[in-house]
Amino acid sequence: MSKSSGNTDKNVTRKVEVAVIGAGTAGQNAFRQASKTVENIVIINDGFWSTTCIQVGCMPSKLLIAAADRAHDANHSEDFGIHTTTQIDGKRVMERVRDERSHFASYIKKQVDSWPENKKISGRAHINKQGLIEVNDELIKANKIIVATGSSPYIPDDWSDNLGDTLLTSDTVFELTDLPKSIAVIGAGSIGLELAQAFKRLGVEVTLFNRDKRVAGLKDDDINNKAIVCLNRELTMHLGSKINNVGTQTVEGEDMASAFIEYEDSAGKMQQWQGERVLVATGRRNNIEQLGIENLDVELDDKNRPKQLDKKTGQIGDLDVYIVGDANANIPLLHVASDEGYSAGNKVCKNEANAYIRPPATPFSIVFCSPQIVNVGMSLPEIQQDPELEYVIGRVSFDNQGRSRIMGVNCGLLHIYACKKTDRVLGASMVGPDAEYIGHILATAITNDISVKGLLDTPFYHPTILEGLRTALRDVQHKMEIPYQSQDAQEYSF
Ligand SMILES: Cc1cc2nc3c(=O)[nH]c(=O)nc-3n(C[C@H](O)[C@H](O)[C@H](O)COP(=O)(O)OP(=O)(O)OC[C@H]3O[C@@H](n4cnc5c(N)ncnc54)[C@H](O)[C@@H]3O)c2cc1C
Ligand SMILES: NC(=O)c1ccc[n+]([C@@H]2O[C@H](COP(=O)([O-])OP(=O)(O)OC[C@H]3O[C@@H](n4cnc5c(N)ncnc54)[C@H](O)[C@@H]3O)[C@@H](O)[C@H]2O)c1
Repeated sequence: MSKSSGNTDKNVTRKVEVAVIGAGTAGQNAFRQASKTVENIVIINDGFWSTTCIQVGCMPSKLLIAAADRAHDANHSEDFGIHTTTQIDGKRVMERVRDERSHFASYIKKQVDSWPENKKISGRAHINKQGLIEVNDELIKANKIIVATGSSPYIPDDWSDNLGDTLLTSDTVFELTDLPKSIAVIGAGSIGLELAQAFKRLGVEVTLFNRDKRVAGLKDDDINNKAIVCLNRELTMHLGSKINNVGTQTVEGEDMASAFIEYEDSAGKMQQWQGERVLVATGRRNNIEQLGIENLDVELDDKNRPKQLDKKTGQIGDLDVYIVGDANANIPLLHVASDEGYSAGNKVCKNEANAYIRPPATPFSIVFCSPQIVNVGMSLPEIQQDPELEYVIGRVSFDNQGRSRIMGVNCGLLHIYACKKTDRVLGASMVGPDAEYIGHILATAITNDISVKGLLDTPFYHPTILEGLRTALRDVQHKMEIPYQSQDAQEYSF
């Protein structure tokens, strides 16, 4: 895939069938699959030969949450008649995060080490005007290019300079050697919510800011409002606030400058926050801007998303260019990066006709705060925009649900959107306990076209939190045009 003339070819240091740029989850998967049949292949990576997921993403964040949940359980057992005194060793908390991260990274290292040295290049790739890949002293001509360059934290203008060493992002927060005394978290998306709550549970003074009155980008107002109620029990949140200025100031007697945030609260009143650290979690941007992708005739929209992306294979139009994982800014989640890398790797295989191309996954996301927040399938606004889709909303509250109450985790709400006529689940949104499992069941139902009846014919063990799912499904079938069961949606089964 190059536009090079015979002239520039003279400087080419390698000619390859396939070049993979970026060795995160998507790139490694693509390389592994393509290598099954393509001998002349190279993978180029800038930075650590691990993955964002392991180094600064899914795994360290869940490790921090795991410690936080232990602390929370210990600190909230009085109701059960258990009295404890907890002492949180911040240094050990952060040490375990990094120790376990190294453990996960060692698997990847073993695999990457097994790849031939001449197929791996460490360095930052750039695609030049001739469509050739420049990296270190190499100029590579590739017939097919898989771009898997991932994404990076977005930091609003001037904030880096103004906040200096007090600024943290998900790229740096897991390097802390101890817990801070206080932290402001800006952004109530997945990263902000997960980390704000984890730090709070670990005894850090946490204040969470978000510019709109939404958490986790929830699109169903009732679920959003419920999530705010549940999260507010623990977290100080300034939703709908506008940050006007951030900076640092020296405090007498303190070694490190403290950070400040000047903001307008949701009532329009000017306020100031002051504390040790600011974690900026205001979204991520795909690493595509500096790559020179336009030199491969790839067109990007105003948000740097490739215009002609085939979501099934990552291919761009009919070019021999594939953009997979976070790099295409389609669905920046781990399982999607993994699937897209796998599909692109298969597509560029010589025996591509026989290659298995995975279908795009049913939309599905989980935020691992407590209670968890889950979205599956179509969102409510998407359904409402389609007049053909006659829908009902099956509902269950977890505030009084049997097992949830037993466990003391009874805050939550599930909405299931289902088609009145086809008896199929279209989507769901939930905040509540065990949402990760309920989400998986609903994703399975949508992916495999299982009817609401089919779901209700499945046994639900008693007493489980999953019985809440059955209550919502019964509510769905009760509201549909084709009810087939007589059980009352609100029936108590104990
Ligand atoms: C804090 C956090 C928590 C998360 N939690 C979850 C979760 O719980 N569940 C979930 O599903 N997802 C989660 N995610 C998202 C998930 O981590 C990403 O979607 C996934 O890791 C993206 O993989 P990738 O292969 O596209 O990119 P990456 O793994 O980032 O790989 C991209 C690679 O390309 C390299 N690169 C970039 N530019 C160039 C260049 N020009 N030349 C050469 N190499 C280059 C980069 O250095 C990097 O090594 C989380 C993310 C974060 C930040
Ligand atoms: N559990 C998971 O699956 C998981 C966990 C973490 C991250 N991720 C992935 O990482 C991606 C990025 O996460 P994220 O939380 O950084 O981004 P996000 O886009 O999900 O959330 C960013 C939040 O910051 C707010 N914001 C933006 N600018 C602001 C400003 N100037 N002032 C105040 N608020 C502002 C936005 O309103 C939004 O609520 C996610 O989209 C997700 O794909 C997934």
